Amino acid sequence: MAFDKKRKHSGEQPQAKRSQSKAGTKRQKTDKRVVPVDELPWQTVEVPEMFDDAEGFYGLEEIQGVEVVREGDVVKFVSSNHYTSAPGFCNPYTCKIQRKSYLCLSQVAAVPKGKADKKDEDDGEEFEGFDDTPEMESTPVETKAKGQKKEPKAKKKEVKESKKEPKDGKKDAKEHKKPVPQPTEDPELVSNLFTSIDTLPDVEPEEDVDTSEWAPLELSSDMLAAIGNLRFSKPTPIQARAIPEIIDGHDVIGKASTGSGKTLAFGIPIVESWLAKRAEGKQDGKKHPVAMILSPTRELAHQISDHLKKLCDGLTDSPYICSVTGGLAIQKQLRQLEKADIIIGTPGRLWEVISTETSIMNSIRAIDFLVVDEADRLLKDGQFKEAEDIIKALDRTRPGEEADEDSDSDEEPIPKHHRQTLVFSATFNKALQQKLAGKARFNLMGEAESLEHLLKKLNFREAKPKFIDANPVSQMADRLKEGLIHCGDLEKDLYLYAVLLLQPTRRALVFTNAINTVRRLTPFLQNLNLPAISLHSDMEQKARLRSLEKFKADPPTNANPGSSIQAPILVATDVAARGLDIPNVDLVIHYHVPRSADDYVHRSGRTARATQSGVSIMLCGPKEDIPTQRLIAKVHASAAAASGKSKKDLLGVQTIDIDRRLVSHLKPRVTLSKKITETTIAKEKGAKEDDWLKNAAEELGIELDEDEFEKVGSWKGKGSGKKQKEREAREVGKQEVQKWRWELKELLKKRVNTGVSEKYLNGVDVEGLLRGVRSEFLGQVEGLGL
Ligand SMILES: Nc1ncnc2c1ncn2[C@@H]1O[C@H](COP(=O)(O)OP(=O)(O)OP(=O)(O)O)[C@@H](O)[C@H]1O
Repeated sequence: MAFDKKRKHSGEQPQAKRSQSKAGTKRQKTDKRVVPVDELPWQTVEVPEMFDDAEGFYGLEEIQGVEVVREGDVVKFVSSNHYTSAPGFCNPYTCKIQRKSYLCLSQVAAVPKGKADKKDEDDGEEFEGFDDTPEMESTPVETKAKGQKKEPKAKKKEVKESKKEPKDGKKDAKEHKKPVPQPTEDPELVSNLFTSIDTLPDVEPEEDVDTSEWAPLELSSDMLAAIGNLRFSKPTPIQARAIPEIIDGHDVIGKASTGSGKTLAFGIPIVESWLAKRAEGKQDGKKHPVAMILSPTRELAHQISDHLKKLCDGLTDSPYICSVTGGLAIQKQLRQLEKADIIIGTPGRLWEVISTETSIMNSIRAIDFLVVDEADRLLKDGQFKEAEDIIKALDRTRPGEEADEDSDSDEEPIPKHHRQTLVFSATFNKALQQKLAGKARFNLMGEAESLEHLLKKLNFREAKPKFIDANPVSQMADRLKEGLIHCGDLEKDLYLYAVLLLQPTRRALVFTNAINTVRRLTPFLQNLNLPAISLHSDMEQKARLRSLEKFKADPPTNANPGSSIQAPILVATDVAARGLDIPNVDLVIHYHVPRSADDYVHRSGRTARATQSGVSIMLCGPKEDIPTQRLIAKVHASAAAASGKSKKDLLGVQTIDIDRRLVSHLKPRVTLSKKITETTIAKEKGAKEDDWLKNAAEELGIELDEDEFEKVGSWKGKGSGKKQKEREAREVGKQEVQKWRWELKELLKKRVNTGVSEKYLNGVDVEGLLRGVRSEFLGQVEGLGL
């Protein structure tokens, strides 16, 4: 932690002065003073574990009601002793500064403390805290330490209510809002982190949710209160079926469509079990973790952890939940593991951490639940070996333990254990499903590295785990509508743009099969005034995190006045396809047809989650036609069989008969944007290659003259056509690119004349587009809800 948490509370704040202030004489003044940093009543910001790796955000503290002024190289914190609604004056609700990020800047240009103090003296006043916010002074809001007893609910409510007190001030502040300087290391990241963190929002108390539909699950009253706190009035089908089986002590393999609440299907019984142990006093003293959850990706592990923490927010007493993924110091993770009740991690990092520490390993062996989430992906990602190592280590006989004599394995006897094993995914391969459902011989001895093999290794406690298939007919979410647009290979950009124009205020996720396509499409869309963000595995973890947070953040309502298209568009590879629960994604576009039916299911599952609806559209080029037909047949096979439809039908995927004449009106702008993007990329790439060549020549001590340089650069071979194009693009002058940019800007301002009366498309009046042109624009799109 980079900051000294001990604040120097001025010991010289005379009581008399404070009461004088409270008496009201100073309250009417609106004078501002420079205040030394350490004298401000900073509040610790609880940063969710998900941001562990956002280096530098540990120990973040914030302060409200302080204005930041920059004078030359010096940054000053100016505070008033009175909150006012005067225009331009800092108000506790309009000015919120995060100390850690702020101080990064002030480290470069800090106010010399003496100077700030001097200014205080000049004013003849001392900083007296924020006396108009009584809850901060008299009842400091305690930051909740994980795993510690929380305040009773009534008390929490009190704090919330007292926070709401200066409502009028808030309203005034809004009216006189002035831009507050945000001089942070990375303002975007900070603002996104703190606007979109998925902790429970501090909302107005709402009416209690009726949880009577959860009654058949016979959960504890504590758990029902926690569920009510999440405002989930009834269990989803997988929850309704899996929770009782798990509570009854069974091993469970659960299959349910994407976004159907699988996390809580295993999360609720785990927390319930912790509560029961706690009530029996078994979690006091030397405790063991209750559960270990294996997740295929780091983002998903953090998401599960956040999800369970949200559930536990509604409990009076909660388990210590820790996630173990890359990005944190191992020592720190070991410390967290020592006190963990629920561990969530990626197999690689988990194995790295626990295999070195015998005491932790022994403690983990006592877990009651082992969960494998997105089990099929775990295998794809090559994490099988570590997952297997973990499971073997869990099962290793400890002194005094007996091995399972009944085991029919040829390998060394598997020790008896008491833990339940829970495996969840939206997709299991068909043959395996049949076996699990008892329709084929249950002999889990498939080829190595198959899911069957993993299941065998999982060493279920029961000979036959309960297989719960909550969506045997359709793999797709109930409220998902699927569409298909046939287009030429070179028209995909055009149709992508056209479809995105239809959803200007909704979050859209565009999936591609290649990182290079993400790199090209993002600036291509940005040039067209669409707020596109990239996400792929070649990005640094921090940048990935930032992209996700940007995408999650609410679309700004007043930013970017030149464009009315504001909802973010995430352009991603399949790194974003699994498990991620991003709120309000309304549209998924498959720019490339997915490589497998499972990928299609998971990608499309980023929309229409829980109770929401959504649309998934595939852009299908001529070469992709046959694979697309196969994919659809595979995904919808069961539904087709159930409805008696032929596989030749599109089986629930609607062809969007888009009006090509209308779309062609968008061509000029799309062509310009493409030219700008490709030229820029080629130039950047060329510059990198040149640097590389020059460096290599320098290291070899060779001097390359311009001609030789050209020759090396014009190597002919495989892909030389593409190279040729790139070379041509590199030769385009700067002025030419600028001219294109200008032309595009002008085009984006103009109406796109569709030739149909007043109806038009343009980059600005999208509302007009939605009102007047939309249905005609896309042709026959009824049923997709576009
Ligand atoms: N009983 C419920 N009622 C309403 N919403 C719920 C309920 N249970 C979970 N949810 C919400 O549903 C969303 C999806 O849940 P979750 O991420 O667990 O889905 P999933 O089945 O694991 O999806 P995926 O297969 O894509 O990983 C979450 O936002 C969660 O808060």
